[in-house]
Amino acid sequence: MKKIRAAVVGYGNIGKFTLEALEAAPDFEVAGIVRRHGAENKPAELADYPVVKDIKELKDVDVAILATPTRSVEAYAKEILALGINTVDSFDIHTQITQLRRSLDETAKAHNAVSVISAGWDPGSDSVVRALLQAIAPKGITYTNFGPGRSMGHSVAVRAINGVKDALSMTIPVGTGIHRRMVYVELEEGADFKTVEAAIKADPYFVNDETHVIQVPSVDDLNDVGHGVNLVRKGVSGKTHNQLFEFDMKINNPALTAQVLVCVARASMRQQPGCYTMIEIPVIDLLEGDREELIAHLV
Ligand SMILES: NC(=O)C1=CN([C@@H]2O[C@H](COP(=O)(O)OP(=O)(O)OC[C@H]3O[C@@H](n4cnc5c(N)ncnc54)[C@H](OP(=O)(O)O)[C@@H]3O)[C@@H](O)[C@H]2O)C=CC1
Ligand SMILES: N[C@@H](CCCC(=O)C(=O)O)C(=O)O
Repeated sequence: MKKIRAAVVGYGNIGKFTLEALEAAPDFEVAGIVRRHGAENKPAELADYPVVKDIKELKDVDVAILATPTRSVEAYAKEILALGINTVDSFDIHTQITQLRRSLDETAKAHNAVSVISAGWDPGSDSVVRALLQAIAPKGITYTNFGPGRSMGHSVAVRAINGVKDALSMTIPVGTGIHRRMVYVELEEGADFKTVEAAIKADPYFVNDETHVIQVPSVDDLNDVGHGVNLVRKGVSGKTHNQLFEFDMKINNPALTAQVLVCVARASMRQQPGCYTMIEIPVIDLLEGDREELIAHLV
């Protein structure tokens, strides 16, 4: 059976784990890696792969896995969809997902391609859990409690601020879906802490949460990419109250995000042209293997 040829776009935390997840998937082959500086300073583990600046330099790419900062996703996706190549990403600014979906839907349909957006673990696999729990208890309240753990998206947003050399944003659960942000920053020489602190607190990633910014000499000394979620829904099935559901996981954040991206890249090959979020995709399309065997085993 022909393997799905995937390119990894951006080789940071998620990009590295995406390559590993592709290497471990029996139905994929790596078409190459797209990096801003191409093959310059090529890491040893990429020796066997083409590393290029532009995806057009790669052969027969079916799907591009965007492992870039969330704020760069739309630009990369539009350019790649216009080549007729599917894209998947883990865009995680929750308030902008419907807007991104509309924008990429138009591009994807115009070029006969598929885009699956916001496909990490949250948004992503947690979104599927939330949807399922809402279906089986339509009235009620769901609380998504993260961490404690490192938010990659928040850390990326801080690293993009002028004067920040490195950053770690820890998400601390306060309860009932409320979080405190503990942000550890290592500054560039001469950077002003107060200016950086104000910029972080004003960023849409942080503006609605209690946020503390702490200057440290080395972020690397604190770094731990562990994270997790405790997702609880209490609600009503039919007319019966007090149905209580709980989904809990402790995870390596980039490894899980990468695995979700890879299974969604597989599913992208089975959709009609357009842009989708994970809750719009049949769960079986995420899985490798014979459809009837999967049904026999899982249903
Ligand atoms: N939905 C979810 O559950 C999750 C989503 N995410 C999302 O994944 C995104 C990536 O996280 P992470 O891998 O830690 O980020 P990194 O900064 O480690 O990696 C991003 C990579 O993208 C490339 N890149 C392209 N354009 C830019 C740019 N303008 N600035 C900086 N880098 C750029 C770089 O690779 P190169 O040098 O090779 O070009 C860079 O290393 C986050 O923004 C986050 O929102 C993460 C975890 C969970
Ligand atoms: N999008 C997150 C994953 C979900 C956890 C989260 O949103 C948070 O810690 O705030 C991330 O980038 O790590």
